[in-house]
Amino acid sequence: MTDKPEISAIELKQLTFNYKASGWQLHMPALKLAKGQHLFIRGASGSGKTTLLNLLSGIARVQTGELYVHGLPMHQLSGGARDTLRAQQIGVVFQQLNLIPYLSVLDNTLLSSHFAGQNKTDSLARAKALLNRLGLPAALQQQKASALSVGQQQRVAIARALLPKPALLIADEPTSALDSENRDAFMRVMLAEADTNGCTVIFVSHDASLQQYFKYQLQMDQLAQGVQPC
Ligand SMILES: Nc1ncnc2c1ncn2[C@@H]1O[C@H](COP(=O)(O)OP(=O)(O)OP(=O)(O)O)[C@@H](O)[C@H]1O
Repeated sequence: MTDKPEISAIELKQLTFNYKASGWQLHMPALKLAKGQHLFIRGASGSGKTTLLNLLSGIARVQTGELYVHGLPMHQLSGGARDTLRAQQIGVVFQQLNLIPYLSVLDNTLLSSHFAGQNKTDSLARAKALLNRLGLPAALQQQKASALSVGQQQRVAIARALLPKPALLIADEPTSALDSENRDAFMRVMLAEADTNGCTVIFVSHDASLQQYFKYQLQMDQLAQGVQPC
C-alpha cells in the first residue's frame, strides 16, 4: 500500500495580482509550505507583503495562477467561500487590527470562535487563559477595546486569531507597537500555541530582530525569484 502524499499548507504557482489604480504587480512563481512550518517574510515598505497576505487569507482574489490552502483551490472559490474558509481555518492579524471598539477585550477575543461555530463555554475559558498569558489580566479583559493602548490591542488581536485553533495563522506586523518585554512574550505565546495546535504560521515584518524566532525566513525579492523555505 502506498501512502498518500501529504497536502501542503500553502502551495502557489505563477501567482499574479495587479492593482489597476497604480499598475503595481505582484508575481510569485512558486511557494510551498508544509503543515506546521513557521515562515518569517521580510521586505521593504511597498514590496507587496500585505498584498501577498491578502491573497493567502482570501481577502483579495487571485487574478492569475493557482493558490491552494490545505489543498483547497482559493483561486477558484467565490468571495463567500473564501470568507467561510477564513472564519473556520485561518487566523489573521492585520495592521488595522479591526477590533470592535465598544465591545470588551474578552468579547472581541470571543468573536473568532463564535464565527468558527465553536462551543462557547470552552472558548470562554481558553480566551481568558490566552489573554492572561499575553499580559492582559482579568481586570483588563472587561475593558472596552477603545480604552486600550495600541500595544494592548495588538495582543487582543493575536488572542482572537489564535482562539479557534486555526490551521493557518497569518500575521502582518503584529508587534509594531510592543516594547521588547511584551514583544518577546507575544512571540513566545504565539509560537507555542501554534506548535501545540500544529498551526502553520506566516509572519511578515520589517523588523529583522524577529527573525530569530523562525526556522524558515525569506525576503520578498527571494519569493519573487521562487526561492523556497527549506
Ligand atoms: N489599493 C491599492 N491600489 C493601488 N496600489 C496599491 C494599493 N495597495 C497597495 N498598492 C501598491 O502595491 C504595492 C505593494 O503594497 P503593499 O501594501 O502590499 O506593500 P507592503 O510591503 O505591505 O508595504 P508596508 O510594509 O509599507 O505595509 C505598493 O507599491 C503600493 O503602492
